[in-house]
Amino acid sequence: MTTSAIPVIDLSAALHGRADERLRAARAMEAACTDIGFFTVRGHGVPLATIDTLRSHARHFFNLPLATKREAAPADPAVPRGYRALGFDALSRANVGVAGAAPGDLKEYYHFGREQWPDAPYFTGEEGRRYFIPNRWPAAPAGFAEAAAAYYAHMERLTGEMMSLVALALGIDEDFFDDKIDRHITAMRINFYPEQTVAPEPGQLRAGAHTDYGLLTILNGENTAGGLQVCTRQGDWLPVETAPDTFVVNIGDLLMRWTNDRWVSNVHRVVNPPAEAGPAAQRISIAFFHHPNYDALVECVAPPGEAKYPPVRSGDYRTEKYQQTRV
Ligand SMILES: O=C(O)CCC(=O)C(=O)O
Ligand SMILES: [Fe+2]
Repeated sequence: MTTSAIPVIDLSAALHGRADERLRAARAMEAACTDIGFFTVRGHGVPLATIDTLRSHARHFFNLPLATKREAAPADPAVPRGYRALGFDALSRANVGVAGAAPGDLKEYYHFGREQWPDAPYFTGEEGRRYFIPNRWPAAPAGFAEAAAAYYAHMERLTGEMMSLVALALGIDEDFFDDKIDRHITAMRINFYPEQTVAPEPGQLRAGAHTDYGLLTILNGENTAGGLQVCTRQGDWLPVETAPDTFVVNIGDLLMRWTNDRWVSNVHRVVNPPAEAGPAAQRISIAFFHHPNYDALVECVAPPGEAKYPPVRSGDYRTEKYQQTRV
């Protein structure tokens, strides 16, 4: 199978604001999200140089010695910032709901959020401090923080525009999400899947089967052996191929709940490369997990029929998921 199975949506005309093009893009998103929950975007306005610069800094960082990378790990492992070594969490645990069931994922990652926020109680009060946490940049490579901030700013613009297309697709006011994402708690993770020099344990993957937690995940991946797969409605695993200048977008659980299951937050995983793949199987993916304001109440807006979920606060939902995935 090739990328053709995952719909490709060109956003360029929609992002220039023409009503008919916005509607076309919104309808394409609706078709993708009611079916597989994944689509690929091009014409997104993010310069390839912004993506490449962050990728090259990430490649440099992850190829440093483990002891050096560990210097960028938080002193308290519960703090979701900085470097995470191999096997820190197992994404499938949040889905199967059976703690201890899955071995740790065969990935390292670097976890970060926005660099700055206003000096206001929402951000600096007791609850705000759980989400607005200073980043922990490593000493090297120089420029990593700046490259990440530039990328984050583009993602923030893109997701803001895409969420109004989401509202258009759902037939609700186009500004419906505005006051739910204007102080969003989005985190980014740069995932690094190293070459596998030891055979994985039974059931151990680069990233175990899981769904994402928030609104939209915007992913810049790589087509190496041992890549991303999404589960079809028939239960088959479909490879998700990508190109360097595109993003794979999938919806997360909170958007699924907001749509009362009309849109699917679909199960995906990252599989292991074949043993003979060697160093060429090293893989980096950059994920922007767009997540609403922590105090946004997520209540079904597009029900066919009765609401399937009780309302949930955005921040509480993510905090619980983070706890479930820890090995
Ligand atoms: O690396 C990838 O392609 C996907 C990673 C992923 O699903 C995640 O970090 O949630
Ligand atoms: Fe994911």
